[in-house]
Amino acid sequence: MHADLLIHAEWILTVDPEDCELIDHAVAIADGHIQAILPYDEARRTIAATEVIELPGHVLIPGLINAHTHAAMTLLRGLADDLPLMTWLHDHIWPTEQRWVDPTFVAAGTRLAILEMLRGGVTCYNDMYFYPEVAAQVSAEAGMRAVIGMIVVDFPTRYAAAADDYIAKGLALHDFYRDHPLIRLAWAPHAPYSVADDPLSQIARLAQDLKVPVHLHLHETQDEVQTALRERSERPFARIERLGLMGPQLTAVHMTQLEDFEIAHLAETGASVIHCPESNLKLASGFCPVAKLLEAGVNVALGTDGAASNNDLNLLGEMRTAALLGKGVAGSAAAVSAREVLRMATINGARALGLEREIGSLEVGKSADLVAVDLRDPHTQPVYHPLSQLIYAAGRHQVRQVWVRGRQLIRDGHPTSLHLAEILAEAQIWGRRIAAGGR
Ligand SMILES: CSC[C@H]1O[C@@H](n2cnc3c(O)ncnc32)[C@H](O)[C@@H]1O
Ligand SMILES: [Zn+2]
Repeated sequence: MHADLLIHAEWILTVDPEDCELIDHAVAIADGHIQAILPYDEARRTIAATEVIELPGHVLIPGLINAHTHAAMTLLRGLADDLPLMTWLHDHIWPTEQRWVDPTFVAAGTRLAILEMLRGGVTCYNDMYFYPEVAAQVSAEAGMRAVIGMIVVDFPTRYAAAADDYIAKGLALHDFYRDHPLIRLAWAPHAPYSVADDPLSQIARLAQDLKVPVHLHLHETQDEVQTALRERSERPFARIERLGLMGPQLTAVHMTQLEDFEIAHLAETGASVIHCPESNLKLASGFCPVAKLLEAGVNVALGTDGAASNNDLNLLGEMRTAALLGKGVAGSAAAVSAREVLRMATINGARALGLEREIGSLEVGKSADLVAVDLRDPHTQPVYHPLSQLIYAAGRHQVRQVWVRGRQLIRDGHPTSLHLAEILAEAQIWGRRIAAGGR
């Protein structure tokens, strides 16, 4: 058998249904896809590979999936800290975005985000931001996999005038990227408090027609739910259901306020929850009941949120926070285990985005989206369980090799498709411009 690439790792965590931990195995890759996973000595006897990569002391895992972010907000990192959500959004972020966000901002910010994410082992991200056509183009050029949000809000921005205009622009973008190997589209109405009933029901219909996910902030804070009850006498969850959005295509981001009947209902409908623990902690938004959701059978994936509320796009760190916080919230050390958080950051993210047949685990036939983490640092030794070191001790600087669809995008810690110095210089120019120009 011939392969383009044979990767021999000390450990492989497949995240397949059996959650296999393989020792001294190899992954064979051909045409961007996983051709075989087999013991290394057998691989050397049976496979002729164009390239062989030896990874002693490394654990090989599926590429991480950042299931909720606003990539270009890397350029607003550290602009407004230590504030609750609505003050942060209304008094700082939205005025700054109105003033500065244009296609050049989104290109520079998204490139910075992709560089940060790839270096941290993220191979796919689910984005919600203005000028999605720019994020899509930058991602495709970098070889990064992305689900790009066709955003909708009720207020005018430089990107679009009103809900109809946002929807029309989204539809055009969806047409443009039909059949692209790396770029998919999702509807991304911002939140129940920023999008009216009519566009929300229209999006529900269009999501069914186009068979794409719906990416929505939902029940982020207690204030969101209480304001809705005061103004509409209806919980946002119930409104989203009434407007036809609740179902397997829904990826509901945050969900810190959930009654038990809502958890049961999420499980029945097959909707996914995207948990963003660090953003929720930093904005003091509340605590997502992850253990209860998992126990009820809800698909829970993991996101960083944007770099202006996290303040990094470090999914490895997010897994650790999710595990620690999940135990604290559940009052049980057994809750939200290392195994469960790795699934949240991989296969559950893939399922939420409708990509579970392509990515999210290392299985024959799936796309070769892989990450190698070097565990030979002092703080990840000795290795009793590579999964434990990965979740509870490893840092993202230990991500050494990253492939998306078989193409190596990080080699020995360095990007191959992005220009580090140029991206940093551009980010600094934007930082100086924004700092000098006020809002
Ligand atoms: C319509 S583009 C996305 C929009 O969302 C804003 N945003 C970033 N983080 C959050 C968050 O945690 N909750 C609500 N909205 C958020 C971002 O600034 C853009 O305006
Ligand atoms: Zn968000």
